[in-house]
Amino acid sequence: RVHRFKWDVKYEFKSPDCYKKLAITINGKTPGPAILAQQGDTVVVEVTNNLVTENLAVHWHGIRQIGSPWSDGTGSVTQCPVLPGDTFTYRFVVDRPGTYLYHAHYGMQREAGLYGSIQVSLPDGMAEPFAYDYDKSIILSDWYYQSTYEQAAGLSSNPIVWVGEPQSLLIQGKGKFDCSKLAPPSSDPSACNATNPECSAYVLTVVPGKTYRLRISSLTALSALSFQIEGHNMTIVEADGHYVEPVVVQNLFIYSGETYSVLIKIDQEPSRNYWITTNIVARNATATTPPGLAVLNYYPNHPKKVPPTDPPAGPIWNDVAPRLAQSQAIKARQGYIHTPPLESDRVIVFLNTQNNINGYVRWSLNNVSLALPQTPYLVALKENLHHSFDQRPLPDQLPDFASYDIYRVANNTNATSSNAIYKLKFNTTVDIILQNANTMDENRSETHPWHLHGHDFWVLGYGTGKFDINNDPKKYNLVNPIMKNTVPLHPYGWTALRFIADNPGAWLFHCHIEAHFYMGMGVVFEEGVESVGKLPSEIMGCGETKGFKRP
Ligand SMILES: O=C1O[C@H]([C@@H](O)CO)C(O)=C1O
Repeated sequence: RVHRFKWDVKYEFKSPDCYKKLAITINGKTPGPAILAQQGDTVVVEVTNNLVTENLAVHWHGIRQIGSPWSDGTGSVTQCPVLPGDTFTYRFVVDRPGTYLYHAHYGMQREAGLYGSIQVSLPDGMAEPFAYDYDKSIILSDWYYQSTYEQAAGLSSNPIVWVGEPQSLLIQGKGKFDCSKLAPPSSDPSACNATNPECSAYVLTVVPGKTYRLRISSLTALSALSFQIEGHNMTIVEADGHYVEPVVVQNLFIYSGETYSVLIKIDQEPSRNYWITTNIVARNATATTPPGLAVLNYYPNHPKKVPPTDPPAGPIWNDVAPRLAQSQAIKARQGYIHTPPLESDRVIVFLNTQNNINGYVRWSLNNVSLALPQTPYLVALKENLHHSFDQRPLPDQLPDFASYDIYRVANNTNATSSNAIYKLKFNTTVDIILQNANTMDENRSETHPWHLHGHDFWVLGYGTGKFDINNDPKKYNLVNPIMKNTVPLHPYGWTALRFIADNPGAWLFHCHIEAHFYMGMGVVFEEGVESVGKLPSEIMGCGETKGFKRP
């Protein structure tokens, strides 16, 4: 089956948290329309860029794009951006059931509101390994009042103007800013209006006695979140499109780019409603960003009936232990385990550091900060445009990794910006060790959600402190590791991944924090590009590919 969509993407004034601001909408909405399909279906999305003064690219997050690497929608990597007024057609197969996402992938556009969910159901006659009565999808995000332009200009200024914590948290596109906190005078009463129905809380109406599958995903620009439903435990059953051994939690920790399915039983006192809350963890936003609130409405109570209790407070922001414990607790589900290869062909240890490069704050991997080129890598590689990016190989490990002190303020004076890439031998098994470190501030190490395009990886382990190349691999879980496309790197910790380089194309691997990727926190992998089919001319037209585009 083929699902066809026509999307009109433009800027509109929206008030998702009562404050009026320009947002990027799809057919008038943010979040955009959910894509519902069945395993094996083809999705065709004709995207028209009506942003007028801004380029665009749309990424299908978690979809591997096997045989269609040019449809990955990553600006500078798999395509030239779609120009204002142009229409670009994405066409791809959703080859696995589960919960996925889509979002803008050009500059920092995602945080302006261009995002939505992709739900892929099983083929007819096949059943999930768990039972539920209803299926609902909730996307969490954070929301800033500054435009992406102001933020981008601040990040690339010297001295840096950091984006700071978001003004609001949104649950399925809805939040509530306290308009009285706005600096007076506001001459326009519509600038922030608490009674605007656009910012009435998201309500999830549920029927007592039933079981719900909630597909919870996060597309925050910055924030790591904890998500909770007052009085209800959540049983995690799916993560990034893979079934997991059920894990019961009260707080679901979720990082930008991750998707989870949780089951909840509607088994509490039925005469009232309950709070759904989300709050920031891993960064101190207690003074700046109020928790996001939504309502679990027990039918037939009125959806506007306010829960009689205070919203449950989330866990404290700076306690890493429960977050690490939850990461470690999630394992592949019995009966659905894809066993990883027991050995790898190549090990790349990525030291994550914040650096000062020529006076600018940047993020680097092994002292290299990614500077995106004009010409998309996929085209450059396939068409042998050798001058469009630095052809020198990048290091699999820093020479001084063994002696590097991850607890000291980073002082990597030899860090540079580069557009060089990692070339992987086709069909080989690659291990990636993400190693966290101190930032340029004393006693500070941040949480980074790492997302890989074009593949799922096995998560072989998480640890605290410095990765021990000789001993830590002996503790890898090679029995039932979960497969994911996005994984957290915890403060002062390491995360070990394994994947098979079996998808011909050019694939981005990056921190899913908008500002951090903008500041260079990513790498590009190439594998088997010679076996990619003829590239569509629609992805060309920029940089050195100008002559390749035929009308
Ligand atoms: O990349 C970042 O920069 C700031 C700060 O370290 C410098 O202002 C911050 O909190 C980040 O996550």
